[in-house]
Amino acid sequence: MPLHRRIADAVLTTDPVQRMRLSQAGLAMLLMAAGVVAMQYFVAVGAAPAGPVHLWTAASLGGMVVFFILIRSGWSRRLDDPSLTLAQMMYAISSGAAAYALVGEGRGGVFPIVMVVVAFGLFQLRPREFSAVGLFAVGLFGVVMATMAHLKPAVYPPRVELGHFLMIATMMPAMALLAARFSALRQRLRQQKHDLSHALARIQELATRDELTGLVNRRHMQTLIEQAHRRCARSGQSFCLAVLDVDHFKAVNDNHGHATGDEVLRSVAQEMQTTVRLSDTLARWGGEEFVLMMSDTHAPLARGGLERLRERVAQLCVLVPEGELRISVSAGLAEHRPGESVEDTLARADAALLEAKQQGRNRVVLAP
Ligand SMILES: Nc1nc2c(ncn2[C@@H]2O[C@H](COP(=O)(O)OP(=O)(O)OP(=O)(O)O)[C@@H](O)[C@H]2O)c(=O)[nH]1
Repeated sequence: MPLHRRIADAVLTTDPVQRMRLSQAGLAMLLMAAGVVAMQYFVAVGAAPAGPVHLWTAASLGGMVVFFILIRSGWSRRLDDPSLTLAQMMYAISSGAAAYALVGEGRGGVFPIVMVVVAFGLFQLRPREFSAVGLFAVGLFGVVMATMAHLKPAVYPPRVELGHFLMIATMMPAMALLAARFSALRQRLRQQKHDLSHALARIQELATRDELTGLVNRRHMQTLIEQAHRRCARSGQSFCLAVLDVDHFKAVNDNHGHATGDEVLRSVAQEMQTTVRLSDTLARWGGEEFVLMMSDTHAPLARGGLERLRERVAQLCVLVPEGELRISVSAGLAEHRPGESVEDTLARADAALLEAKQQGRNRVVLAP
């Protein structure tokens, strides 16, 4: 990893949310540093007193560093606003108001900086919080302007200060209006994101699940078998595939109707799903046919599991309007051979299923 990336990770962490908060605090620190440069300029040209400006510099920059540390250490996580946006804005506005009182004739430069500070809140604060910041700024600057006009009327003429105050007092509500619009936009985006992820989950569900039984569908099962095939080819582990078919299912449909047939399929699927191991995958392959993939196992063990499955289905009583219905399944099992294609393993399992049907159904036959 390049050095600058490693430094950025060390300073800003690798947690994306924390990183965003710290980047913003870093940006605020840079903005404050730009303000410090401007203040030093006014000291150099004799417009501001050196001593108080040094104090102001230490307090302003130091404050921003403290905010950065509070976020970086994770301390701010316990607060409602872990990014400390509101607190940072209030602090920066207070620092701007102090600068306004210090720089005399250069005070016009404070306004654009305050506006940038306020712009930080446009993207994060709720309208009510933003209005609070606006009110705070108008109130604080009002007090500073009135005090300076009173203390140093030659540098801060009252009529000019009144103009400045009116300017800031009209700009803040305008910014608050913008903040409300941004907030509504953010809310809409959040809702859209929520709806989209909901729709995506639903699409995922539709694409991978069988609607009737809730089992993995054929398409997704093919992908899963291919993945298992590749994994086993690498690791040398073995896996088995079984094809299961409900016996005389046509008779269920014919005697009790399609709806009962569907109910039988659902019950059989549910029973089998609760019986198979967590590491096994059961899919509805189509119609009344199911495929079971048993990973990391050999034929004798798989056969035992499959026999258990068959017995559980044979014990199942499906309630139908006419009474109780007994169901059975036949299964063909094949262990995947190294170098064999998945299709060939499935074909062998299919042939074993045919054998099970021919032998009288309700049994498991292992492919040779
Ligand atoms: N209710 C219902 N029936 C289905 C569904 N899919 C397929 N079938 C029916 O399942 C029956 C399958 O019949 P067959 O293939 O003849 O097999 P079987 O009657 O089970 O006989 P064996 O497999 O030989 O024991 C057909 O009647 C299909 O119409 C489904 O989703 N719901």
